[in-house]
Amino acid sequence: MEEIALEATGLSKHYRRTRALDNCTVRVPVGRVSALVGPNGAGKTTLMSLACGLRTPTAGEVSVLGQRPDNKGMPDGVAFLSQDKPLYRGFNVSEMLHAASKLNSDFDEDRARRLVADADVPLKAKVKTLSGGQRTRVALAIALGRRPRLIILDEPLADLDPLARKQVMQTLMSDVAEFGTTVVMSSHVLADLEEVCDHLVLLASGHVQLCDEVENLLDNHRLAVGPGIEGEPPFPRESIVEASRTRRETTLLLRQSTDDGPPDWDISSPSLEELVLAYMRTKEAAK
Ligand SMILES: Nc1ncnc2c1ncn2[C@@H]1O[C@H](COP(=O)(O)OP(=O)(O)OP(=O)(O)O)[C@@H](O)[C@H]1O
Repeated sequence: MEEIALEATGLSKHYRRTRALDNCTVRVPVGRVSALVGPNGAGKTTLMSLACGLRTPTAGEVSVLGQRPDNKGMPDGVAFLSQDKPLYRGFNVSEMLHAASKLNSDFDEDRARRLVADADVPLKAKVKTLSGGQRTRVALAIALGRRPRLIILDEPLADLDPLARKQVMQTLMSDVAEFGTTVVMSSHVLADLEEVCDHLVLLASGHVQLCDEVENLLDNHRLAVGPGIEGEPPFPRESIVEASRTRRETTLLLRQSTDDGPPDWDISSPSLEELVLAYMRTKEAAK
């Protein structure tokens, strides 16, 4: 049976009246690079915090690498890069790496120093003087220095320029290739994820909209472009995820795994971005 890196079953987290997560079931197999996507407030940070034991569920269960997280620290083999990247502001980068190595028994300080050097962050620079992007690179070096089997990253690309985004993704991918690390990463930059992710979790308003291998998702959906007709499109209503119309053209995202359709319709495979945006728009429209 396939090993599961992150599993949530019937997971809910409510903050007073807000249902940040509601009865969510998620499975990310070991070895995947999983994109956790969804609009602002969808529940992505909440899901990651529950997986790392930083918050406790209101209902349901979550496990990472077969362990139930608790409030006694990060589960074994798991590293988390949070949005606020907690680093000691008064330390310089070298001291920060040294502190990380003292706090983590198996810490690979050489690797962390190499990653910081690759990012051109000076070892002597004080953490408080670093730019947001440089702080991300240092925090990522520390997270990977812990040699995690599962790394969970909350919007790691947010502060980065396009070149740095590519470099961070390359760093992660070389870790995946070398050590088989599982990556779960939230981001709003779908174009960056499309190249590297082989698994996707889409959350919207605290619900799981999609959770599957990217290949399966793409195989099981089609984009259909046809005439700008009035009335019902010539496809089963239950297969239509989203429909948009102009006077000249109708565009449908279909839950369909073949290229079958009427001759005046053009059927093609959607990009991951088209697929995700269509699901996000339907959820928005249903609010
Ligand atoms: N500590 C908290 N107290 C009350 N409500 C909270 C708390 N943390 C999150 N929420 C609410 O829970 C919902 C989900 O928030 P969460 O931060 O998990 O979303 P997100 O998908 O990570 O959003 P973003 O993309 O904007 O970072 C939001 O409505 C948010 O306002």
